[in-house]
Amino acid sequence: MRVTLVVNPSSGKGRAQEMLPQVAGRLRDDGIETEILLSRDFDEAIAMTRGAVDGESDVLAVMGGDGMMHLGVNACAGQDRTALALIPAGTGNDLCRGLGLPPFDPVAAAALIAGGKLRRVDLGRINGDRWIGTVTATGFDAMVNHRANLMPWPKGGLRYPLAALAELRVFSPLSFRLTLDGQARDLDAMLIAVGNTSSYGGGMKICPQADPTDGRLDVTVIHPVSRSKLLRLLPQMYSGRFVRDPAVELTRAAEVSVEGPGLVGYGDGELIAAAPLHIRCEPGALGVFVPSIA
Ligand SMILES: Nc1ncnc2c1ncn2[C@@H]1O[C@H](COP(=O)(O)OP(=O)(O)OP(=O)(O)O)[C@@H](O)[C@H]1O
Repeated sequence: MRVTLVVNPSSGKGRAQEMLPQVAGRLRDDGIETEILLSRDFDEAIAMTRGAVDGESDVLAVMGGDGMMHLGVNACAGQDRTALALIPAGTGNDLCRGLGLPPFDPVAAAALIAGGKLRRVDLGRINGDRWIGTVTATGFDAMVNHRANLMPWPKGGLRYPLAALAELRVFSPLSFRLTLDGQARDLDAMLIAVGNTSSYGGGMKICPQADPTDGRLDVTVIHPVSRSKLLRLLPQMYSGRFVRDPAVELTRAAEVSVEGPGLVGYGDGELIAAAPLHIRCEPGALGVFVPSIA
């Protein structure tokens, strides 16, 4: 088996660099010969992940945060020659959470190449181009993501709550046209999130029931609410309890379009495109290692 491991050493405030010897040791102990590549920046990480798939590695392993997972997903999606292994070393690790991998144990995640199972899971695909493993955010959550990405400090999990508090002060509901499997409607909302898996922002379960093997995307709409109400709902996203509020609507569709003035879409925590966004569930688009029991 030929395994290529692409590492972002700076992920998780340097945790990836720190954990790499243990991860490499685990792969060696499992008898897996691994080519380890350390990326110096995002563009090099893109080239390395694509190179592994073009070079017909059996497994592309990516080590880092959700940004690195996004690159791995995009390199491996839509083909079955090279499987993806996810080795979490970021601060959020939402793709790993959503697929049942241990989000803070990179060594245990590496062990899944030898000891887990290879499973095909769905992905979202935006505008026929970028593949998304977790959630596509539009509205308040996209603005929070935008702020969080620009914040020089703090680097860890506190970034999203702090960005949310800052955005809350200036945010007002936005106008959307939402189309679910061909049925269009116009509405004002705080946000519309489209999930292949359940969480973003480091465990905020915005689409708590999302199942990446059901052939559909979970859509969460938060209808217009006051700032104080949104402030109360935000912490309840960690448990998923916010969905009990009458302002929250949950639905599912295989194809989702989101349009509206000034809207942008963030997927897997990355800026993807300005609206209109057309997101389609692509069943079984990715082969990925998961725990045997998942
Ligand atoms: N060597 C590198 N390889 C890839 N990306 C890098 C590198 N150095 C810095 N970056 C930056 O790191 C970001 C991706 O980080 P990644 O998602 O892997 O970890 P993180 O941000 O620590 O994790 P999380 O998203 O969980 O907070 C990219 O936005 C990229 O610009």
